[in-house]
Amino acid sequence: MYALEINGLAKTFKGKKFKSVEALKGLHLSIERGEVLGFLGPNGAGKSTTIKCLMGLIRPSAGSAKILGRDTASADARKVVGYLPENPAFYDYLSAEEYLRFVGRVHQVPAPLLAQRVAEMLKLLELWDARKRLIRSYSKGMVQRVGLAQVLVHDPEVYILDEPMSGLDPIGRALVKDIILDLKRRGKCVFFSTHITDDVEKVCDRVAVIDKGELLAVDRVENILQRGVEGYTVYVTTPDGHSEEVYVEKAALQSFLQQTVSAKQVIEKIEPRRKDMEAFFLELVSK
Ligand SMILES: Nc1ncnc2c1ncn2[C@@H]1O[C@H](COP(=O)(O)OP(=O)(O)OP(=O)(O)O)[C@@H](O)[C@H]1O
Repeated sequence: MYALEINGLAKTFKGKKFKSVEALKGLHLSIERGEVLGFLGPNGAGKSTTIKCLMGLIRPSAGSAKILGRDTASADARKVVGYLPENPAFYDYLSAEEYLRFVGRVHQVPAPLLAQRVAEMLKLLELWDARKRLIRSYSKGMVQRVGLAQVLVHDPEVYILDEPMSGLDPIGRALVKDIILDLKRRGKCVFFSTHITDDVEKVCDRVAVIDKGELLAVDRVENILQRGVEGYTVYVTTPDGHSEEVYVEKAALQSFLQQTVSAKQVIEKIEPRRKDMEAFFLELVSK
């Protein structure tokens, strides 16, 4: 059984005044437990629409999806998911501590465990000092951190996160990356949308690229990066002690290394030069 399974998901927004928008055109995608999948796409690609369908917030025009074998149209599926919306808005007149307790109770976390989990999450997301303040007094980044804390507090199996790094400073972004990697180590499934290729490169096992409601590619991140290798920078030291840096085309590496060894040069380091995830993404989307 897959952690998350999407079968032919389609969504057309029907407008009266405006033209209909075919936001999703039949998506198929499966994700395993212990896997982190980055859902990468430009603005308006259909990322949030997919996520809203998965969370039962909007009804797909066709197709279906399952979370741990439970149909996403049923409330059952939502019990096993932690969901972070794109622009989270919480009860302004609750404090972060009260709100996390509320979320835990909704998910029927037993009281002693809940008190412990709430404290852990407040500390993890650096909200401990502000825990008694009303959420309405929080900055944008703090609200995003509350969003992440409420995703984690009931320790679900599957995580659906709509742009989890959005609105966070570099320290916050690094923290979110660590949290996602920790979830993966604990065998959880994480599906997160983003338009930032670096986030995908750093934490994802696989990436699914979406544009105009269609999946353009689904592949392992390491495969994409490996395929993108165009050549190598080789750092050598010559017999008279000079350091040199030479760019070598991919196909010429073998013979270059043989020549270097026979010239009694020392190879200090070999670094691949590759097209990164951003180049891959831009190439796909501009097609
Ligand atoms: N309620 C709606 N009514 C009509 N069109 C909609 C509605 N919601 C989304 N759309 C359209 O569906 C398409 C996909 O939108 P969606 O919000 O899923 O994109 P996204 O990939 O999440 O973009 P972003 O990165 O900008 O958040 C867009 O063309 C958008 O205008």
